[in-house]
Amino acid sequence: MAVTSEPRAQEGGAAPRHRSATRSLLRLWPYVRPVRARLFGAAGVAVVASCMGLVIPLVLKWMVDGPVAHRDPGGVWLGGALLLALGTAEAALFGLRRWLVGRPLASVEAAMRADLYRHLQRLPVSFHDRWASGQLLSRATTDLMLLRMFLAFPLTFLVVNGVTILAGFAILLSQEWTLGLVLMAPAVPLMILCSLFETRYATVARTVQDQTGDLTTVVEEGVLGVRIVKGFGRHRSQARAFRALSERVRSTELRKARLLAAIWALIMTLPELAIGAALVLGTVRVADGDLSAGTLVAFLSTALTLRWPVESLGFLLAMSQDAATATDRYFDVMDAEPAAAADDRLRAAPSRERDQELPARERGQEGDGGLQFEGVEFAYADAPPEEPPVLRGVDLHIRPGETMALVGATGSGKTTLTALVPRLHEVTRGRITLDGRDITALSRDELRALVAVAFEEPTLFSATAGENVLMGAADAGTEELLRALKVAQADFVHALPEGIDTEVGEQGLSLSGGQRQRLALARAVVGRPRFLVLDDPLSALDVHTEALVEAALRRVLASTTALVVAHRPSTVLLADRVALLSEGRIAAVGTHQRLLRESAEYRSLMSGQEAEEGERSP
Ligand SMILES: Nc1ncnc2c1ncn2[C@@H]1O[C@H](COP(=O)(O)OP(=O)(O)OP(=O)(O)O)[C@@H](O)[C@H]1O
Repeated sequence: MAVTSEPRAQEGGAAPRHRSATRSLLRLWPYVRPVRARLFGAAGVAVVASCMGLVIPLVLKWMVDGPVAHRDPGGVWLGGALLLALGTAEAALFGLRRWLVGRPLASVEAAMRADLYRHLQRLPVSFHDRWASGQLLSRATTDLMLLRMFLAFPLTFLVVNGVTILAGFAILLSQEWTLGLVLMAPAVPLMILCSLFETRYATVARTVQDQTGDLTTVVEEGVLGVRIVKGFGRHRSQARAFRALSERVRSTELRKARLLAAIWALIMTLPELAIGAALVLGTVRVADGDLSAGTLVAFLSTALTLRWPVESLGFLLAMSQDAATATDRYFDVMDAEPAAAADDRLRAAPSRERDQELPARERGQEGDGGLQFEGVEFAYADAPPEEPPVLRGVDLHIRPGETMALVGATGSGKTTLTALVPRLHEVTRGRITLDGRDITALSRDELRALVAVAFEEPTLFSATAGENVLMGAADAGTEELLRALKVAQADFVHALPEGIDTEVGEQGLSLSGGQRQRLALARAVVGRPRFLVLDDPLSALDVHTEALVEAALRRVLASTTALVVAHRPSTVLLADRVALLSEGRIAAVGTHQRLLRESAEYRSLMSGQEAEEGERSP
């Protein structure tokens, strides 16, 4: 089975049932506010231009009933010149409108995209665990493009066409009210049909936009995972799965197109029938001598001028619906609570409440230095409720300057425990302190300055090797950079074509796994952090390089308090003490030798690893 068959559209769900498009679109106001003068100015210009079109039939009426009827060539020339001037002014005003809206709308889109990006960076890891990346990408691209198009076109033209239709009907009624009423007859059924259409179209529009997000996820995964796809020869099944998903998007798009076609057909047909009826009635009345030919010509020209404003309503409404859906999708993300807000709540919570959950012996130890876990419990939000928490009362104290290795069976929760220290996840119960200070009482900036992390899976960015390392400390210079590269045994960087200025490519894929890990380690140590959390960061290194890294780490980071997830005895030997994590608790703490003597589980974990390492060494 192909891995793309079930896209991860966990979030970004279906259309809310009773949402009002207007209310959704009004949420754009804070972004539109700064450019409102230009936008309203442009709408005003367009209204004037459009109403100018309505004057043309009046000039025609004057020409037919006046100079043409009286065979006055001078009057006809004058009328012609007037028509030309009106047409030119109308075109110039529409041109001015375009010029007015172009730049401000690009800046609205850019501001919204920047806000979305900033917000995504501030959202907690648990949010990113739940949301598929394609859903977020499609919001930052397709949805924002739809919003810019809405602000540029439908927003203005719904107003312009509305005003033009009202002014046009006023002119029609004032010229000949009976014929005017005939033309207005389809208005009520059209309004009812449009509101029915709006409800159905909103649901389909949301589905299409969500499915497009799924498709983006699949494309992204296919591109990022191309090595696995090729390695396992899965390209055919991947392509099949992709086609199936595209087919779903296509059929929803077709449903949307059918709805649009139906409403458009009605919006086009009903006014045409009304114009036909008015033409027949008007001709009969001209023949009877009740109506002047000029009035009928003016009446019909006005009616024909109103055709476009009326007929365009269908797709303007559809585009507005698409924009309302895009706004909902944008604010689905923007409304998610950023980590900073969660911090404020945690800080506001009386610490007594949290303290009461701790064992009595722990409460008096506020002043203890180092890194301390006190009755820490943690469960993933999306874990099944019947499952026990991953961590169930972890008590562990790593003394200042001490290096503690964390050992446990696979899936025992080592990575989860390390992720709690930099607050990538929040503890469900208990607390973690750094030099006696609860991490939830520290600001994110303080915490980031105190704690540095490196994970088993090193993540690098499309930047130079040096820039990737310097991400670990905002104010570090070249000297610190070179020192960090030395500690992490990442001197290979100097041999790259452009040394530390070499671009490492997307996700650092131009480097080997071990090279990436060493750069990530250099990034962790470059800022000389007080606390270092390493999640098996040396797993891709050969034993010899690992020993060199460890020796350098020991020397340079003697004053650092470190928690290091270890799988291999060679990594464990880096540590002063070892903690064994088992069934969500710390089952034993002691030196490597002591645990080997006293803990059967530890012995079994280490002997497996030793056997593996023995097999690997020549
Ligand atoms: N984002 C997540 N959502 C839900 N459950 C998760 C998530 N990440 C991990 N888990 C679960 O938490 C448990 C502990 O995982 P964790 O990665 O912490 O183990 P580990 O000890 O580091 O394993 P390993 O040694 O294999 O790296 C596992 O059962 C895993 O399935």
